[in-house]
Amino acid sequence: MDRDFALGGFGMNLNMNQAAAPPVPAPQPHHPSRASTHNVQNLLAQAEKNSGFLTLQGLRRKAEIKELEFVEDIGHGSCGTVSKCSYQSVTMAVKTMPRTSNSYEMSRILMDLDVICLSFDCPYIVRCFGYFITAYDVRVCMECMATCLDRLLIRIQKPIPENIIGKLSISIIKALHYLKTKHQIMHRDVKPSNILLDWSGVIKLCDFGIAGRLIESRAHSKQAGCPLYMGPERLDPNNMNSYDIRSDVWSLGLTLVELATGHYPYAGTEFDMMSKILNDEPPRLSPDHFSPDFCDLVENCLQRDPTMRPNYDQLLAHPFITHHEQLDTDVEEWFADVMGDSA
Ligand SMILES: Nc1ncnc2c1ncn2[C@@H]1O[C@H](COP(=O)(O)OP(=O)(O)OP(=O)(O)O)[C@@H](O)[C@H]1O
Repeated sequence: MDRDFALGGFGMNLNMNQAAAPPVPAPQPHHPSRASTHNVQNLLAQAEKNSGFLTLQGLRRKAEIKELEFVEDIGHGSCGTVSKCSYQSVTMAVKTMPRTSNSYEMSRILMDLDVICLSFDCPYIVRCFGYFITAYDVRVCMECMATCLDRLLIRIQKPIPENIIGKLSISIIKALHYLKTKHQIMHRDVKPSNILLDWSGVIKLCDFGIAGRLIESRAHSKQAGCPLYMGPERLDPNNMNSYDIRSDVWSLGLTLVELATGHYPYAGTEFDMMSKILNDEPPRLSPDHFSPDFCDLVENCLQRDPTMRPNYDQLLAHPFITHHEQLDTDVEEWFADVMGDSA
């Protein structure tokens, strides 16, 4: 399977005095599987140059894996496991992904690493301290967040209030806008488990394994991701066209409905749910329970026709977003309360 790497991020956050990485060459037409293997080898070699360095409080230092002290497991994803570790009294979330001879799997690992390194200057994307590449695995050392939103929903067993979703939407839209405008990347896997929250109420986007490079603002390769959050245009087997960031806007809309109601909006088997995304009217928020601006934002994001969905500039100018930007909502206090209540 082909990958459309953005590239150039490995190590950028590790030495901010370094000159910017050279411009990324446009991908050449090629046989996908052979070219991917070749690409992956090159990328790995490039990434290995910055392996074994951690940047903490602005200081880049050589580090050894054995200095990472395991604290506890955080969770597992399709690419690896995340655990809480301590390095010289700094707590980190370390994502360990086994190296594999499968070039698609390996490209996911490298893409995740690349995007997180590239995005060191975005406050809405989880920060990377550095990484280790060994003969067996790749370990990415990230700031340790408190939880992701799907776990939070499970834990608190109730919807997230609209004023908290207002703040959360601002962060996620800004993260996606940053990726698009600064790096010409779309995320392609926006969903509650990829949105993280820390104890001070800061909200960040993570998990860039299937992110895609945009060529003339469009993504061309078909990539795996969570189908339940994909827009109808990405699920339609008859649609051979490329797609753009408006597919992520659909995923954002579906995510907001889930957070606001406390449950994923479609029911049935995975096949049933995908059929409903393709054929049914998209979900809406009830005006009896939510503000007109919030209902309108969700309705705009969940348009079947991608060209009818707003882009990020339009979303950032939407009254729901501008209103919540002005509010002084204390996400930290809300989070402490709900975590205390559900303990
Ligand atoms: N920096 C972090 N701080 C705290 N928890 C994290 C961090 N990064 C990931 N996690 C958590 O670790 C778990 C595994 O994350 P990972 O990104 O590997 O997989 P996922 O997103 O759950 O699944 P998939 O990769 O299949 O989409 C998730 O619960 C996620 O919220």
